[in-house]
Amino acid sequence: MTAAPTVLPDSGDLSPYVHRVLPRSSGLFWDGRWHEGAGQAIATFNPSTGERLAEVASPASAEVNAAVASAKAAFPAWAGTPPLQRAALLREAARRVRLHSRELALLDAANCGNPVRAMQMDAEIAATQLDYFAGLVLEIKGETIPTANGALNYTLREPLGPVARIFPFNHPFMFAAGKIAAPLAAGNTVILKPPEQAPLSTIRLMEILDGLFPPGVLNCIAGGRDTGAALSAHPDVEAVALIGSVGAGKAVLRSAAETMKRTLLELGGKNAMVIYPDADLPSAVEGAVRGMNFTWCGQSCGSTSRLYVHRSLHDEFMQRVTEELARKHRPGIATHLDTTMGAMASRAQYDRTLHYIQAGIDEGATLLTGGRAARDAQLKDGLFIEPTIFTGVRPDMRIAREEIFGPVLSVFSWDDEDRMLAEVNGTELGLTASVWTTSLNAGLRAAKRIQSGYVWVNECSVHIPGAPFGGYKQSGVGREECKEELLEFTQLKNVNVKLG
Ligand SMILES: NC(=O)c1ccc[n+]([C@@H]2O[C@H](COP(=O)([O-])OP(=O)(O)OC[C@H]3O[C@@H](n4cnc5c(N)ncnc54)[C@H](O)[C@@H]3O)[C@@H](O)[C@H]2O)c1
Ligand SMILES: O=S(=O)(O)c1ccc(CO)cc1
Repeated sequence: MTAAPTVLPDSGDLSPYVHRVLPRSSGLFWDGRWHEGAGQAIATFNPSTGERLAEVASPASAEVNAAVASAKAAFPAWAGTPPLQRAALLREAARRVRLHSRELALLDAANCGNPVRAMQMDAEIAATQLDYFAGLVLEIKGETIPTANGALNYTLREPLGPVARIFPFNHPFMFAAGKIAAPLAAGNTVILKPPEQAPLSTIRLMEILDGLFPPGVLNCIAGGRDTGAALSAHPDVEAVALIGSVGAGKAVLRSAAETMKRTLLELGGKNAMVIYPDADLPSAVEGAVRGMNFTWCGQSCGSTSRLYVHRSLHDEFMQRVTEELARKHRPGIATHLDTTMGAMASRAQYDRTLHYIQAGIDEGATLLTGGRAARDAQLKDGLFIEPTIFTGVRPDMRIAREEIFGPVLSVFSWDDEDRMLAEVNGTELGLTASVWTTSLNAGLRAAKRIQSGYVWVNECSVHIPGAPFGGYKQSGVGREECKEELLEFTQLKNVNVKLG
């Protein structure tokens, strides 16, 4: 199945090539083989054009059971495979991902609406995660504990068993390939559940990796939230790692409680960026635009969608932000290599965002720019929304409190630091935050006081391999992209040996 990568041009519109990179298989892979699904097939679309791309199989409950059974059967041998041998297979997976990175980016662009050039980074990020966790396999180790009677007391870290990895549509391939790394490195088997809106790159990943891992070690069942829910409730799934909404996180926690399974939850954000009066203005302006991830229409959990600008700078700052935004991001067809801002991933996301824009207007915020569906004739069949900024936002407005997951930036003006930080922290979410100041004291003070799992100072958006990513409060449970992610997929055993 691992055909040579499709050769693609370096410029222009890649849409004529989309049909060449579509996966040829169903969405169901377990026991080292492809299967048909008895569930209702899922139609999947190109959000830039409305074109139907493919029908993907989805599983009925017997097939969910079969996939889990396959992962369970493969577990003992995989857990017993020498760690460096597991690492070698992960590195080979990374090599194949890099080899196919351009066609995978095109597939994601066509299926989830993110711009193809920017998506080329996603395969590289995923390959880096595969390499990173391959390099950590010998860290899956225990320790010795001193005892009073001279007994030998030590711990072992053992894998859990079948792990379900459920993820959303905003970076489908990056999550599919990157998130298998830690559980497989630790000796678990994996069942991937890709997003129903954009499953195609995960299916292509399974084609590219077909035959690499022993049967049952890496499995995939496409499907919707019912499939995710079935995996979360399944007694033979030992851990569920979800990247998704707070609502889905709570549902997973509830069903996981029944079988006491381990959960790792990366959930939503309503993240703040704070501009202090002494900030370096050109960098902060660039950061305010970059932090919103307009490239993917704001569809990023880490987006800094609440911007707190010091009153003394506010008007000039926002004028510069508006200019920077207009210069950098205009919606375009995602499969065109010049496009710098794509389409919303689904009709539901599109409607939801327009609904929030209307709520902002109705509740009295000032629409500084954007606020409509894109009007360009070339974009008429797609799900495009203009990049949108509201100023004069008050903390009680819905656009101040609720995660939109769309290209909508809410701007607040502040002059009292204590009150501003209280507002920044006045949400149930706490994923990321970004602070811009030339004062070391102000930067460190804000970083300490902001209740978020990840704080950038004079930076935004970037993820650092090895640096823990995850949420405070309802933004999640556990940390990823770091050694703790690996250890989340292990359990500690203590052994006490009485000597002599
Ligand atoms: N923290 C992070 O790293 C991160 C990254 C990207 C996106 N997100 C979050 O994801 C959300 C956007 O994606 P979405 O709206 O598609 O999220 P969603 O929660 O509806 O869906 C995400 C995934 O979970 C599955 N799912 C949905 N309900 C489920 C349930 N009850 N049980 C099991 N699985 C279920 C879906 O099928 C999908 O595969 C946003 O809230 C965003 O902040 C978080
Ligand atoms: O765009 S985000 O969804 O915030 C995101 C999450 C994780 C990573 C890397 O693991 C990158 C981007």
